[in-house]
Amino acid sequence: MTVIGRREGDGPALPLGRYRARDGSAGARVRLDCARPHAACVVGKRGSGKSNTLAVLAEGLCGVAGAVPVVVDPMGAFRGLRGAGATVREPRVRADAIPPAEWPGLVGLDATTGSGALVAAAARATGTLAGMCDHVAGSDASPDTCRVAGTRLARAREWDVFDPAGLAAPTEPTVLDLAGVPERAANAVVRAVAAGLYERRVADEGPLPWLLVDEAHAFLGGAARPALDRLLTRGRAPGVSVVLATQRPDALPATAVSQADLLVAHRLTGRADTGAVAGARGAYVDGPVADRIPAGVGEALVFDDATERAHGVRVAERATPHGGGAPRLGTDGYE
Ligand SMILES: Nc1ncnc2c1ncn2[C@@H]1O[C@H](COP(=O)(O)OP(=O)(O)OP(=O)(O)O)[C@@H](O)[C@H]1O
Repeated sequence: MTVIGRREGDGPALPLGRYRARDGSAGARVRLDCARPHAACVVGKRGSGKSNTLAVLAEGLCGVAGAVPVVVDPMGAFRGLRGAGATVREPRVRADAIPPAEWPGLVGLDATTGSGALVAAAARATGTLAGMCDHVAGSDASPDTCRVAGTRLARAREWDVFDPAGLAAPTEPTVLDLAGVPERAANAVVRAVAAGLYERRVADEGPLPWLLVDEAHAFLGGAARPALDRLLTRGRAPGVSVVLATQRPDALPATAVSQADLLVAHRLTGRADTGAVAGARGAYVDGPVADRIPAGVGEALVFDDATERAHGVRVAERATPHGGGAPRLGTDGYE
């Protein structure tokens, strides 16, 4: 059986689907290596099957000893993973998981303004959001500066994602249910969890995590970005895998595409999109990449840097129910 993502050796592998011949017929079963850490990007148009692909990987990982899937679920589409043994959580994280210098940006303030500087100072002074609010209230800055900073922090409290006893690095299969959570707040959660997973593995503790991020574009432009970048560039050495799924390949930083060792391309819109995403990996196929990406829902061309090959695959249908229908990330009240 083909195992994508490794050149040789054995060890655990995740069921992915079946080979898809050029004429569209289904062939042998295909699995994806999970014996080593990977960084993967999953791209494709809306409705092309990206979430299903993430769910299939997460389901497989739920059954692998020593591996732990952590799914970032902005739309409530992965709640069904309960059926595979995952815990679905409305996540809370510690306020001090966000570096003080990033607090102004997180609450929509420019760090160079008085109110932005006050928010950063509050974060430096204390590790909790309640403490930050107190710090601002007791500050001798101008009333206007205190009012703006205080209002922003009060809104951040309404997000209800900060808690001194918050989650840092799940050690069991977990779905982070962020449906309806404001995008800035969801970024804070992803930032904290991505950093927590990395730091725990750097300390050589805990199982090997796979952070699976749906709608990744929402996190690549926000506070989660530095932590995701670190996982992409340095996560594999300590054993952290990351999978980013997005319908906006243009939102993927160049590092994401170049650092990934696996690229799963579902149906894309334009030839430009397709060529840009594949980049140098275009050499893995004969002829134009655009002609090789299958058009059917759930079908994909999987580029594997380990073998420098691309595989046409029909991804299996997820076994757990799709838990969608929930709202997308909410608004944060700042815009
Ligand atoms: N491999 C597959 N086999 C069978 N059905 C699939 C497969 N992949 C996706 N589907 C079905 O197609 C629909 C869209 O799939 P999915 O939600 O995974 O797409 P998506 O690319 O994540 O969409 P969006 O960009 O809106 O998040 C769903 O109803 C799903 O069940």
